[in-house]
Formats: sequence, C-alpha cells, structure tokens
Amino acid sequence: MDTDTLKQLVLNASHLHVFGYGSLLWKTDFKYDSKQVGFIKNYVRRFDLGNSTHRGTEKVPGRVAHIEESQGSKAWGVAFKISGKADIMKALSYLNNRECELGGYTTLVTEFHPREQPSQTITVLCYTATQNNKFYLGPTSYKNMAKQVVSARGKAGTNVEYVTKIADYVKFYIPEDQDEHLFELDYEIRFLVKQKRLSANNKLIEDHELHIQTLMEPVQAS
Ligand SMILES: N[C@@H](CCC(=O)N[C@@H](CS)C(=O)NCC(=O)O)C(=O)O
Repeated sequence: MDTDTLKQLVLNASHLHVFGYGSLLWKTDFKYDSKQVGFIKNYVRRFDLGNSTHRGTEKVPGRVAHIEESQGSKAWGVAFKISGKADIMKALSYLNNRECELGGYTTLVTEFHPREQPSQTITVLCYTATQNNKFYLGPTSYKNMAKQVVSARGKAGTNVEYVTKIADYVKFYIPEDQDEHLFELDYEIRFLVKQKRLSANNKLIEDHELHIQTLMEPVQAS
C-alpha cells in the first residue's frame, strides 16, 4: 500500500485498527485499547514466507505467517484498536520496523468482520507478503515445512515456538478458525520434535548404558 493511502488512513484518525493473525496474536508488543476476534474475507493464513531476522538465519531461514488471497475464504485473527495520535504513530513506527523492515511484509487495508457482529465491519491495517516477496519460500509438503521449522531459530527464538504458539492461540481463543494448514503444520512439527526427543533420549540411554557397562567391566590387572 502506498504511503499516501496509509497517511489517509492515519491522518486525522482518532484511532487505528491493526489486524493480527500470526505472532501479533501472542506477541503484540504495542499499546492498544481493546481487541476483538474476527476475520477478513477472501484471504487464508499460510506459512510460506521465509524469515532470517526473527526465527531463522540467512543459512537456515524460518517460516513465518502471512496471508494470501483466496476467494471465498476467511482469515481469522484479532483486530487491535489503538487510540490517540501519539500511540498510533508509536505503534506504526514499531510495526514498520518489526514487520516491514525486518520481516519483509507489506501493508494491506481491508475490512474486518467482528465475531460478534460480522456485518459491522471495521477498516483494518494488516501486514502480509505476496509471492513476489524476496523472502517467499513457497509451499511444500507439511513434513518438509516441519523439518525446516524444527531446524530454524533466530534472534527472537525458535521457529517451533513461533508456529506452535500461533496454533495454541487459535485453538484456545478462536475455535471458529478451522485452519487445516496451520493445524497440519503444527501436528507435523510436534511429531518431529517428539521423535527428536525420543532419539535424543535413546542416544542418552545408549550412552548411559555404555557408560554403565564400562564401569562394570573387571579392572584389567596392570
Ligand atoms: N503480520 C502477521 C505476522 C507477524 C509476524 O509474525 N511477524 C514477524 C516478523 S518476521 C515477527 O514479528 N516475529 C516476532 C517473533 O518472531 O517473535 C501478524 O499479523 O501476526
């Protein structure tokens, strides 16, 4: 979205609504007055955007959430209401750095449908990424995505934490959101993590047993 459109949205506005559907759900980190669950139409949540600044590195990028157009679909999330010019400008400056400069996201203005009153739409600003984004990794199998997520970590933490916290938030606070893409990816990640823990435990057990065996061997007469 061009800066003039964004300026129109913000200038002379007493408040601004920001729509979050990824880490903004559980890691908001800007001041807001209120928030409400709802959805935007004709979009879906996807994890095809690479990231090397928060949840990955240049060598091993993580996968982060974005939305992409999908006619007839709904992308569920939360609209955060920010009031007063000072708080609005502070939030926009923070989000521009976190989402656009570091995350490669672009801005989008669309209509938000509150869960309680879907017909009473609210204009929201959200951050997303298109397929021509330079960090775009594109779709692959859930197993491949899970392998990438489990092996990625960045300055903000593991990519596993990033995805599983979004899934936990949606399952707990937005039961209407039947995002199979999110839940399939979340399942494969947790399965892989469990497998790794088991194999790590097995390795630990093997090492431990080997250690016990060496302890049990009769001391060789020197
Ligand atoms: N714009 C999406 C995604 C936001 C998002 O995940 N942004 C990344 C940028 S790479 C981020 O801030 N990550 C913070 C973190 O990973 O802790 C949303 O509305 O939630």
